[in-house]
Amino acid sequence: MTMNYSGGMTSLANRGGGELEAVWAKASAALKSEMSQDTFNSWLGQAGVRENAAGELYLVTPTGIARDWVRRNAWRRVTELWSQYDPQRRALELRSRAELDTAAPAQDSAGAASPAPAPKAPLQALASPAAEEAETAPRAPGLQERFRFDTFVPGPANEFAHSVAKKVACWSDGHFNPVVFHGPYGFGKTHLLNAIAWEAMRASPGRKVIYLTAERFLQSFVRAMMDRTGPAFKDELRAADLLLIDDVHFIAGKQSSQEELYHTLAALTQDGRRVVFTADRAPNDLTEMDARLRSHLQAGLVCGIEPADRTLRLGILERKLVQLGRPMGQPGLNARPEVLQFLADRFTDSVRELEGALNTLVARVGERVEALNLDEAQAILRPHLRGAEKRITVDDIQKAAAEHYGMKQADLISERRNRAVARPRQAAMWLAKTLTTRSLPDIGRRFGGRDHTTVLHAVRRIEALRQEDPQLARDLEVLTRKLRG
Ligand SMILES: Nc1ncnc2c1ncn2[C@@H]1O[C@H](COP(=O)(O)OP(=O)(O)OP(=O)(O)O)[C@@H](O)[C@H]1O
Repeated sequence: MTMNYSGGMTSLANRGGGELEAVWAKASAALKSEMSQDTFNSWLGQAGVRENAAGELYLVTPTGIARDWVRRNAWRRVTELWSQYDPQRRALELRSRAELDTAAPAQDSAGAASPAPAPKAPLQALASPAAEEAETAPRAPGLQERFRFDTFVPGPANEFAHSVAKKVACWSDGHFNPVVFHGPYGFGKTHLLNAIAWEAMRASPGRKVIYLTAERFLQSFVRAMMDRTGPAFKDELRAADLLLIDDVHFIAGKQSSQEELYHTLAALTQDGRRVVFTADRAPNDLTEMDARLRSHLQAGLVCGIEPADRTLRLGILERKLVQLGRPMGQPGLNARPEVLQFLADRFTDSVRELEGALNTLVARVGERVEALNLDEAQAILRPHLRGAEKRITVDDIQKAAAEHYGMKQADLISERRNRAVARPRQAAMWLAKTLTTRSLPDIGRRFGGRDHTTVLHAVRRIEALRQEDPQLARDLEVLTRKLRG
């Protein structure tokens, strides 16, 4: 099994990578058969084994939360299986990806040094100073300092786009031209485009990189027409070795700007120069866009970015905590797992919103975010949660419990009686009784047609257990808060 969350992991030398993969494939096949497939996928599905330059082996999880879960619930079995299948019986340690990145920030997967230092060469945006003057410019116009590859967290939702972006950034040959990244708002398109620009300038300071938003393109184009500096505008753009245009959908329907962009694109691609766009939809769906321009976009390499899944949202939060810690002189901040899980479950509409929630907590309490409990975090974020109060249904409860316990909703309703399923089912019944106004028979019906006495037994059992089992009490608390919002 390969590691999905590859960014930064390649900082470790991969000697004997195929052999390690084969051993891990055997161990993980055994693990998968011993736990439910969903549980495996939730916590170990994106883990991989890596070896560092000193020959030490690590099982690497995409997030610290996954690492903690594996340590608590599966580590002993993982190491048993590892030594059973590894002919050399080497020791295996457990790390999260962020831990390893902090320990060994050496090379990124494109083989370039990381993190990229501030580029010496300028980003030549429109109306920027001449190259020689801009050489000394401290910041590249239009680019955001923090949007780099080392701050971008890859995951299944964006890994194709991420790997294409890295290839474009290192000027590697053989790629489609143009490249179009598309996806819903707030899931990293601008971040990737900025990261390409920073890395491309670092890798090849002599080449000309132009980054601009479609809005800026439009404004500059209109101004150039009014000032009669149209030819200079065209020349400037057509001198780019790499042209990056963000939010190209913005110029759909703006006839003369589209035409200009079409001619620029045609001129650059004919000449073998690179062009990269982002859009909020796939080129096919940019129906208001000029047909010629649209067909040029469709002919390129079209990479979709999907909304981040829960594991990726957790990974982004952990990475963001590291970033937020730096100005405070800390190698990284931490937060309690239940707080991070709450954020990841509650702020799902965009990564921008998720980051905003974490920023709010850190802005309010600074380093004390590490000690913040769920109650306090929710109190701080209450204004952001307002309006989200909703009626809780048994279906909501089943879905949340299934996700929390790493199983399918169907398992909760099924006939299966083994404890791994029975306890979460009882917890879900307790939540249904506590958080809804449904009667016991009604709840029983929604849990696969069970009798009301079964529900009553479950409610009493959970009520008793939560007094003596702190893990169960925490699970119920997390689920209740998540469902209540
Ligand atoms: N995979 C990721 N890793 C780290 N940060 C991310 C990731 N995805 C999104 N973000 C962060 O989320 C925020 C929003 O991302 P970005 O601005 O790139 O979104 P976008 O898709 O361009 O949205 P829009 O269409 O509104 O321009 C940024 O702060 C960005 O750093």
